[in-house]
Amino acid sequence: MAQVLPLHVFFSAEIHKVAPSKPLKRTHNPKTSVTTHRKGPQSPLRKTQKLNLEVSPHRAVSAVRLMRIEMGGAFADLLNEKGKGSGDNEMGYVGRTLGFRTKDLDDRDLRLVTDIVGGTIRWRRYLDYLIGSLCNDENTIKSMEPLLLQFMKVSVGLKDVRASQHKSGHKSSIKSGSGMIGSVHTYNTSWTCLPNGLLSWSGSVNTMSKLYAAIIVSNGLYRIAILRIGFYEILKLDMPAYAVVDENVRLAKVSLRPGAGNMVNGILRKLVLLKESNSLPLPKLEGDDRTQARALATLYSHPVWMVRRWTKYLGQEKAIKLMMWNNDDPSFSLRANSGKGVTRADLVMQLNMLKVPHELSLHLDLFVRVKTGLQIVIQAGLLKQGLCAVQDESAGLIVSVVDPKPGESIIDCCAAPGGKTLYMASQMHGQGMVYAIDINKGRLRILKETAKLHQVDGVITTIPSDLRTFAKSYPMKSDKVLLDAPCSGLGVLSKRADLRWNRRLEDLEELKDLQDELLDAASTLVKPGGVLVYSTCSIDPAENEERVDAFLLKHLEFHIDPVDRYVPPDFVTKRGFYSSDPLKHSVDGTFAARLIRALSFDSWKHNEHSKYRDLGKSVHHLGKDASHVVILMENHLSFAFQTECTWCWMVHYGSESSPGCRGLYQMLQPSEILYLIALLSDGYCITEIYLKMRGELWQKIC
Ligand SMILES: C[S@@+](CC[C@H](N)C(=O)[O-])C[C@H]1O[C@@H](n2cnc3c(N)ncnc32)[C@H](O)[C@@H]1O
Repeated sequence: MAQVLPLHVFFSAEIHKVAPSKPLKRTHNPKTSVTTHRKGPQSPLRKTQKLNLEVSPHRAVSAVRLMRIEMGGAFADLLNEKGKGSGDNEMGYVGRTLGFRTKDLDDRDLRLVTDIVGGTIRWRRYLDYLIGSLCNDENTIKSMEPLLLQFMKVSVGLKDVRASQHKSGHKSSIKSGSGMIGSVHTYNTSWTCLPNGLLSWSGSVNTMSKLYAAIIVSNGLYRIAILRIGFYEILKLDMPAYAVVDENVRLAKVSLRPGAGNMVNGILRKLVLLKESNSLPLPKLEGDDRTQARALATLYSHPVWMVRRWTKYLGQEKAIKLMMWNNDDPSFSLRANSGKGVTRADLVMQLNMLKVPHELSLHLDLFVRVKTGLQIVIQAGLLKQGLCAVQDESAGLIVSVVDPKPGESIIDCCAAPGGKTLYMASQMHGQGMVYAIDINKGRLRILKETAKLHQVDGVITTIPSDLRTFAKSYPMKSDKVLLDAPCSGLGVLSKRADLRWNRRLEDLEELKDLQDELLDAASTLVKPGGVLVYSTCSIDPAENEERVDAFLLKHLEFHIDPVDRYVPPDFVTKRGFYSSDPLKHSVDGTFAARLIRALSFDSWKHNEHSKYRDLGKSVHHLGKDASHVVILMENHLSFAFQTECTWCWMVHYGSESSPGCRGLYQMLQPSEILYLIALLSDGYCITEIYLKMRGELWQKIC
């Protein structure tokens, strides 16, 4: 049976001898350094830990970070500080994996790392296509070491994959199966490197073969990282070509071996010539839909399934524009933390002092847009001091749809890491409570800490739980419930550079089921007359409108409350939902529906307005004889007076095809009688009553 161990353990120079077939443990025994192995490809681990000033530090850090992302071990966090990534010291990684130390990054280096890593990940498909085309040439192939060539081929999708013989006599081969980065055979062991950073093996194994496989895999991935960086700098950053070639050759030489530099040199120089003669070997936009989608996916560097989906929903022109938006540098917004008494004017003053260019948000009083200079804001400590938060305006507008008010009880069902919880809490002026539920305890802990920093912890209660379990165990009812559901994130691809490569079409199906279950659970927490807001950071109708429709079919006690009273008209769809469009509004793509739960029938009967009371009594009376009563109401009246009675539903006048109405008809047996009470425009009293058998026309009965 295949076994699995994290590849990262090999990146330490302190590997210890372990029994065959057991995962290697990371230990601290310098005596068992791999420098004792003389044969095989030269390892980055063999090099001394000297300070290397030949390679620019941003380049070394970029290569290491790309490598870690490729292995699934690091999130492409473009907002991190001081070159540190996800808890580990990046410089330490550089030392351990490239075999040399480099000087600390200054602000300019940090910006370069962010640009290079983000851009290289975004353009990966495009870059790999070109790397593949340029490497598919006999001379280039001959100049590569066979084992590394195999990894090149798998990583960039070259077709001509051949088994080859390593000089020490051990066979290597590649399987380009689903999801694996590559595999090799060493000493009767078959190794497979999985994209999540795990190395699996089958067959007999010893420490030597483990090390050997790890070195091959890591070398191959570094090679790819170095080439991708070079291609990106030349093609997309338009950096001086020969300087880029020189720098990347140097990096390949010191991090791999001198010979590796020749290959990098050959390929990059070839690229420069092709670029200068405007003859890059790129696919043409021709052929049937599928072929065109493939070409577009390469030209604009997105997965084919996304291109096909967007072309279907948006048309080719808009799909291309969307991909261009996703590939562009993201812009960020800052929210002044009013919870701590910070105004937008205060924030603007700070930004002016830091010389960070910014624009005031046109839609939200506390928000400021920052196109460049976010690193400066981070390094100046504005976030650490809780003066402001990084929050996209589209997320801020979802909070506007919730419309939190002091004194209310609000449940934020999927709250972590807390962007919306914190903003809602800051609007409560110390009165009321936001209950922040999330299944992820770690992220919820961060929310709690940030709440203290933002001085809004007095109105936030964190509840670590699966929403579905919580809703069953605690029948609490709140004024407002926000379900910011887990989703594909297709609306935030410009900020999350790596996300497009981690999403599959099948994920959408799984997410849809989860979203339905969470919506069902969230709805039980809304009090009669209360508000349920369903939101996503997706632009896909399957996660947005279609989820709301599926929900309304099952939950006739809810109806849509158009959001035009809460957000600018430009963001309101024909059906009254909130939707932000990256191309139209230059913010992330998000969605929200505001749904109201019907008042209970009791409250309806005792309503202070006599006209509603009369209507309530009449319906109550009718209900005694009829199996079902349907009330068609005009305009927005129905949302004010829906009922929870099992035999009585309200639907909008003239909306027999609305989801609520369709669901009702599906539920009824053919013999069941429906009464219709038609309300005339002058008021709320019953003036005409119609009878309808299923499948028949309405008959006026009085
Ligand atoms: C889109 S994120 C929420 C972002 C958050 N509202 C904000 O503004 O920062 C979705 C969250 O749903 C949480 N989640 C996923 N499944 C869940 C479940 N079954 N119950 C509760 N939370 C869940 C995830 O842990 C994740 O934090």
